[in-house]
Amino acid sequence: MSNKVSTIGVLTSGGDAPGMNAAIRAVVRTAIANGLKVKGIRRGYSGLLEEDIIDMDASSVSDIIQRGGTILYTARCLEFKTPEGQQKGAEICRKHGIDGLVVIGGDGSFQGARKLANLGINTVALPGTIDLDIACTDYTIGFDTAVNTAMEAIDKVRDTSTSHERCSIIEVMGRNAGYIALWCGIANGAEDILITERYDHDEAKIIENIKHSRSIGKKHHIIVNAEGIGDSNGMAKRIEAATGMETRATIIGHIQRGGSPTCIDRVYASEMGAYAVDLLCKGESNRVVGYRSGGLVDYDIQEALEMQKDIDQYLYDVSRTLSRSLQS
Ligand SMILES: Nc1ncnc2c1ncn2[C@@H]1O[C@H](COP(=O)(O)OP(=O)(O)O)[C@@H](O)[C@H]1O
Ligand SMILES: O=P(O)(O)OC[C@H]1O[C@](O)(COP(=O)(O)O)[C@@H](O)[C@@H]1O
Ligand SMILES: [Mg+2]
Repeated sequence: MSNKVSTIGVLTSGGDAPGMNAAIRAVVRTAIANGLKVKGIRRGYSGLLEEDIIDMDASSVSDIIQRGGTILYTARCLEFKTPEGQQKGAEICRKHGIDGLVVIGGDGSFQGARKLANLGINTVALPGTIDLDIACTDYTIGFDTAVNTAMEAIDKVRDTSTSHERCSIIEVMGRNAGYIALWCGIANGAEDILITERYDHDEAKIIENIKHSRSIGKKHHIIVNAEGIGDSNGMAKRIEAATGMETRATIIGHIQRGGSPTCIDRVYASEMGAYAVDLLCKGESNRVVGYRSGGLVDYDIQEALEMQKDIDQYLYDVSRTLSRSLQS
């Protein structure tokens, strides 16, 4: 079957995520294997509007699969939210012969991808965000690395917290989503896990929990707090005042976005990058790639953006049971 596109453009947009390089590499090499040309668009939609576009060949993506960040750089671009910006972006694609585009980013980037598809540029989006907050997929590029980085950091905080017999509040990223917090809370054996989707703002309950932990001889109290709840420093002061237990807040921050991707992020991002090119070769457009029930799937971008996602209730219940198992 002949290819429906001849030149593929690829860009990364929004927050970077470990594994984006693996996805770029897969897009470039799969396109070349299909006899297509590839152009890298640097700095997301910003770079598109500034025509920051480079030719890419197989060697442009050598030695990157193990690297965090994105070799194409990334940006957030206000101008691209306007119809004029989108029109200009589509014209620039046409000017450079880009008739197929792979956008790697989060839900905001998908909105831009949909607009370009509507303007006649065949576009496929890949979910690249550490937050796992994209409804149509059980996996997003970067989550696995980020959650492992956060888990290792929390283990380290726990060591010092135990030595000093302190309470530690550790804030993890996730924007409004609590996936990183929930997974770390379970993986680190936290005493309390505060996630945006379920938090009832009942600090008195946390304070009671800490007092109880102390009364049964626990040497530390680890609270994993989601970024969407925030206020970790304020919470630490209030908890220390109410319990008398020395309390420290640690905001892990952008370290969670960097670092060498895990094997899962390298392999799934590679598979998704190849799949995006396969879709474009078949003449598909306006699709977003996801991972569900052990395999790749793709959806209309608009449909994907309308889907809703919630924390897995069973996993949440398990986290509650396990963190409270020492209570009477
Ligand atoms: N409604 C929209 N229409 C067109 N482009 C958009 C829209 N929303 C976001 N974008 C583009 O996508 C970029 C990245 O979105 P953002 O929400 O910051 O990150 P992410 O893609 O990681 O969720 C924005 O800076 C903007 O250029
Ligand atoms: O790097 P910035 O601009 O401070 O953004 C921080 C945000 O980006 C993230 O790290 C990733 O979010 P996106 O993938 O949606 O860009 C969030 O967890 C966090 O809230
Ligand atoms: Mg987002």
